[in-house]
Amino acid sequence: MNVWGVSTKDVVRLVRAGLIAAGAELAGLALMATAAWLLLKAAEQPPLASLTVAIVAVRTLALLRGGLRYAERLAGHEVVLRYLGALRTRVYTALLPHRVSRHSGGDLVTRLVSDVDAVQDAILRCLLPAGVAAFVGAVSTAVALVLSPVAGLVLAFGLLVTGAGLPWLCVRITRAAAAESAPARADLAERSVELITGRRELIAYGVHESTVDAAHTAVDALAVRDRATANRTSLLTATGMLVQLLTCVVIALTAGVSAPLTAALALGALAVFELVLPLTAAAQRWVEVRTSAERVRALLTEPSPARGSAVPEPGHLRLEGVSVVFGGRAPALDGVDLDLPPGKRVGILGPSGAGKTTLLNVLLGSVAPTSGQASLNGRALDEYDSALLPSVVSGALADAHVFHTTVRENLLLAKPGAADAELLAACSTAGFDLPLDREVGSDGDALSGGQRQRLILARAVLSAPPILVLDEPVEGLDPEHGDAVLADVLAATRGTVVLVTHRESQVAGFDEVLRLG
Ligand SMILES: Nc1ncnc2c1ncn2[C@@H]1O[C@H](COP(=O)(O)OP(=O)(O)OP(=O)(O)O)[C@@H](O)[C@H]1O
Repeated sequence: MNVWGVSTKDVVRLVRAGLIAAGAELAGLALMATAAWLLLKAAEQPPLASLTVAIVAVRTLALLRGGLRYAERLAGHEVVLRYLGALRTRVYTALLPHRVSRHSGGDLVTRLVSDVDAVQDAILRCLLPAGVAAFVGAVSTAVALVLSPVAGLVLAFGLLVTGAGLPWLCVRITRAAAAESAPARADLAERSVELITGRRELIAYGVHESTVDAAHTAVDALAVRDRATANRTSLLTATGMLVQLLTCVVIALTAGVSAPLTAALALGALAVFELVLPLTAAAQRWVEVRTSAERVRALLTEPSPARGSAVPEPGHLRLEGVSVVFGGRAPALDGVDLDLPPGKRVGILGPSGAGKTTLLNVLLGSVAPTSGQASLNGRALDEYDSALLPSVVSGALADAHVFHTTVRENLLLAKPGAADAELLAACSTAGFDLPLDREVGSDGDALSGGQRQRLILARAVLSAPPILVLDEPVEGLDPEHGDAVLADVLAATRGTVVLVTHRESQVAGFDEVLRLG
């Protein structure tokens, strides 16, 4: 299977970009060598006619190098941006089926943005330069071997040391350093998240200063390690430059050809090294991008959970002997039966941790039973298209997301195109009285806890699904106000209702009350 989705066209485009880049570099190299030859030859004061070809070549090569460099930038970026656009879509599509269960928000962003960007670096900063350097290095060595076998051998040796030996050492050093500092980096990341998200609590309990100090210590320790690694890799870069210099000097001393040709060989060699020297830094970047590329590959090769395609219709929802076990712990739900014909109202009661929210998640199809069956109209819930299931079963859950926009936009999610009057009617039923144009902040930060809850409730009222599930929808309100809001919501609801609550009085008059725990 072609995990990376690289088409033949992509390969052709990449090779084309590589060849143009190699052409630009070879033109630069030839320019340097010809100019060096021309200068020394001119010093011998030969007839001008014997220099004409070289003079024209210098001008042509200078123009050619500029033109090809420009074309190479265009071709290289075109292939990479085109490919990355497609890759990002594939990563997004692969992430979707796992979004609820597997990855945190930060992890999703990292996979979608940074990891895919790293693949761009792998192509533009590592693979392409390495390919071009190998090609140009081979061509220049071949030319040098023809002009002076000794110079050719010296150049080949120097290029191998700089283009292969030093990058290999750099990979080893960087890998070892990354492995050594990984626990310290993870520790620092954890401390940083604690400092940001738990700042208020750390201050309240008087440990903010000490936590900041501990984070500083972790940063300092990491900085010391990073400096040590940077020193070692800088030493490799310096070694590369030394090899470059020595190669040129040895070529100049041992080439055994005329002075102008020796100058051309030595300066040409100097120019080839300019292409090969950056490979040490590219090798360092390669180590970093490999981790990201591995993550992208793991995601693309991960089998997607089976996804149903049946179209759900309103009707009879049923749980039969449903158990849910999270990661080898005690069951969150244990053999629950629940029969929900159209129009039935069921209250779910139980102490904290009894599995009430888990039960609602099973009804919504977002948690699959570990054993037993959850079915709609006789078909297992996972046979239905999960994107369509909310049109039949949805409601107000405590962890529902509130989008960083206005009240109106948040409500319109539930019923796109609804008129303001309809939105206001739903708000009034849910006891939510803020203006529709009010910005609610990131995840409802600019609302009080109770307002946030009622906005979520208003959204549920507006969507009016045939089966409405409500998870302690008025828990944050004072009991009297909460009861009144709930009574209004229930009065406005025609279909099936499943209400999770801690207050027995709220389910008085319901068709069934299920006690968990
Ligand atoms: N995603 C999850 N991963 C692991 N354990 C979970 C997960 N969701 C719930 N649990 C565990 O399952 C049990 C039931 O949780 P659930 O949220 O359903 O209880 P609850 O009755 O709704 O509690 P509360 O009234 O406090 O909201 C708890 O022990 C909880 O720790």
